[in-house]
Amino acid sequence: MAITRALVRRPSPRLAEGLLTHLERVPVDADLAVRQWQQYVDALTVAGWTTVEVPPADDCPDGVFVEDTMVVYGDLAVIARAGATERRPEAAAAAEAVQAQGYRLAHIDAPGTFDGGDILKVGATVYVGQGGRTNQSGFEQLRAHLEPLGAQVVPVPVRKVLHLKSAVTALPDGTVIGYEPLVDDPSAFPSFRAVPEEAGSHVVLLDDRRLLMAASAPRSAALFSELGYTPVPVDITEFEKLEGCVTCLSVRLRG
Ligand SMILES: CN(C)C(=N)NCCC[C@H](N)C(=O)O
Repeated sequence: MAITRALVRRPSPRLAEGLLTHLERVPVDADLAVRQWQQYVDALTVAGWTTVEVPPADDCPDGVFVEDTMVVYGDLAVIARAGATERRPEAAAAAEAVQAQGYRLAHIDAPGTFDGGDILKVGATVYVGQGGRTNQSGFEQLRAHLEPLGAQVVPVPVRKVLHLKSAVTALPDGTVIGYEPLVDDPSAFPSFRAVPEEAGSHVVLLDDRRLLMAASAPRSAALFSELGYTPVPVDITEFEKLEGCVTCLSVRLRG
């Protein structure tokens, strides 16, 4: 697998003020969050990735969830127009960072909105979650940008969780995984496997075998081990309190 670089962005001191949609606010330990973020970055580095830091956005509580600022496909980065207006200032520096990595840029115009967390790529299929932060215009503009590059862009409903990737991600063989009570329509995916925990729905593919995932999903980790994968657990409790997961903390650039 040719994944080599990942954009990351260190947490804002205002992380605890991050947006919440489905969870109640609970205290967030900002120092612990920085340590957990560093461990996440270290896990990528140990697995052979080069991490590229997007300049911090200290005034943006949710800036650490850098995945939401874009989707990359081929040599193109489509820069998000965030569904939550508070998050729109996050995109500019992320766009500059990805352009500096050699990507062409495209933008989403008003009234379109999309968040990178609503995009799940499985091979040439790009699933786009609709119902939350990504609207119909955002979906149509994404499709217009990505289909000429060979992508098949498919809408899927997202009503029970914040983003599509809050509900589902995919294993290296293309099987979509999710915690079934929170997946609106498992039949939207040609191959779906249920996992026993919500946090087990989220994996970052470090390579063809290793899966970066939250330490809070041990039973899902055991399932992945049985399937022949190697789970690499990281503690991300402080980000989970803000509806974040392992995917949100980076943008993976496929070399
Ligand atoms: C896949 N996920 C969940 C993400 N890509 N992003 C999480 C953003 C959380 C933030 N508090 C918010 O509400 O925007």
